[in-house]
This record gives sequence, structure tokens and C-alpha cells, in this order.
Amino acid sequence: MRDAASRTGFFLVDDFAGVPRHVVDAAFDAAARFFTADTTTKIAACAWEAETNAGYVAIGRERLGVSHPDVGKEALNLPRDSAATVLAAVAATTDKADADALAALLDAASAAALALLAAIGEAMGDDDIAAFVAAHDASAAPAATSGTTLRALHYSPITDSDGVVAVDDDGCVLRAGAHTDYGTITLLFRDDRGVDDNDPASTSDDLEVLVGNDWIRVPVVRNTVVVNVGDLLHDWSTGLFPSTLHRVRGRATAHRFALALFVHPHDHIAVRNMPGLTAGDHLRSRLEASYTGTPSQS
Ligand SMILES: O=C(O)CCC(=O)C(=O)O
Ligand SMILES: [Fe+2]
Repeated sequence: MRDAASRTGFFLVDDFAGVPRHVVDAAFDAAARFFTADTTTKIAACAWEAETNAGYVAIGRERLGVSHPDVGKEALNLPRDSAATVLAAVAATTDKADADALAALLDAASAAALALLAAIGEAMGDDDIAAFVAAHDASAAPAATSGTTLRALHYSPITDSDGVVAVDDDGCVLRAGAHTDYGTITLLFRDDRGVDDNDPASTSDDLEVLVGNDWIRVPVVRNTVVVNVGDLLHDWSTGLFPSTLHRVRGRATAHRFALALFVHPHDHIAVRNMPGLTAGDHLRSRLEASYTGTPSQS
């Protein structure tokens, strides 16, 4: 883990890091059903709110890279601290079982993250692993708020008429621009749904990581979760574990689904190497830079 985290900032963990497969599958099914609703319904149910970072992020609202909005990407944000309102909106839009499935993944992935953080603390040679883990553990500080958020992501097929960006020679578009993640670690669950069966080149390994000067594809390995280092672990480890630039570059014709838990310390925790900045301030400034004002109604 120390080797992978320090070289690329990305690694795969078997058995979904302890999250039961049926919990992952049920959450994928729930997210896919929610995204099937039309845009107006989803916006009306729970439009994304800057204050809480909770809710439905319509196509055109988010730009992870600097150049243009992420192409054809919509998301449902379930921050740990304000999941309830979004879960109620999911229950009203599809059904209660779907809301329960997303809540179950939020809980199970959050627990898995704490176990991973203990291992990561050991791998980076932290002199107070317990404090590192406790800085992310809701039960260790029940009154503390945190940016930890489950996001369901859906990238829909795009056509020429979308006119947003060019499809490159490989038939791919940049689905999510190059960025580093904002928190401590991210747990990314992927599956094969959305792969275009009519297109032999279509795969779900669309996630690319910048290693040296090369964009390397992160392979999809069944029953694994991708774990990657975010900016605050880069900070905590003083650069030993780098938060690596990554992007999603995928087939223009395919759907893509992913579920990501962005794990953050409690908001009041100080960012080690930026005096005066807290984890909460850091997250707010990154969110402000990546969300645009107007949803497109496509
Ligand atoms: O869609 C994905 O696989 C990952 C997207 C990503 O890197 C992110 O949302 O931070
Ligand atoms: Fe990311």
C-alpha cells in the first residue's frame, strides 16, 4: 500500500474493502433508477445546494477540469451530514428501497474507509494513527460536521448535436476533466453497466491517472474498489502520498455509472501545511471553483 500510494496515489482493494457485494449492487441499481427520471423531475426533487453540497447536480453544472464542463455528467450528492433530505427525495422519485440502498452504501463505505485510514496511517508511518482515524470518524466526534459525501455519477451518451466538445480519434470524450480529489481518500466503485455492447472498444475502464507524462487506464477488476489519495492526505503525509491528477475519458456512445465516497476529515481539522486553513474551508473553496451557476436542461 505504501508503495502504490506513494508512486501513483491509486490502488485497488479486494472484496470492496469489506463492503458486501449486494450492498454495492443495490446502490448501483438505485442510482440507475433515479437517473432515469427526467431532468426537470430530478431538479424539482432535490436540486443541488451550494450550502450543503447536497442534491442533484444536473448536466452542465460541474467542471472538474478548468476548460469546460464535464460532458454529459450528472450526479447525486449525498453528504453524510445532510443525506436525509436527498434520501427522502430519492424515495419520492423512485421508491423507499432505492433510498435505503444508497443509505446502506453510505454507511458501509464509511465504515470501510475508517479501516482503510488505519492501514494508510500505518503505511505513511504516522506517529498518531488513532488521531488520524478519529479525525474522520463521526462516532469519535458526534457534534462535528464533515464533508464526507457519497456521490452517484452517471455519464450519458452524447451525440454530435450536443456540440460541447470534439470526440477524439478513438471515439472518446473527456467525461470529467483532469483534477485531484479534494478530501483525504476516495473509494470508487465501478461496474460494467453502461458498456456499449455494440462497440467492441467500449469498456468501463475509463478512469485515467497521470503517471509521469502518460495517462494510464485504471483496470476494472471485479469485486475491487479503487482507492485514491486526495489533497488532504497529500497534505497530511506532506507529499509522501501524492494526490494524483486523474480524469474520465470514455466512449461518447456509452453510459457510465460510478459510485464514489469522498472521505473528508471533520470540518474543523486544520490543514497541516496551510496555516489557518481548515478542512471545511478547503472543501468550500474547491466546490466553489468546480460548480457553475446554470444547469443545462438537456
Ligand atoms: O467517474 C469516475 O469514475 C470518477 C470520477 C472522479 O474522478 C471524481 O468524481 O472525482
Ligand atoms: Fe476524482
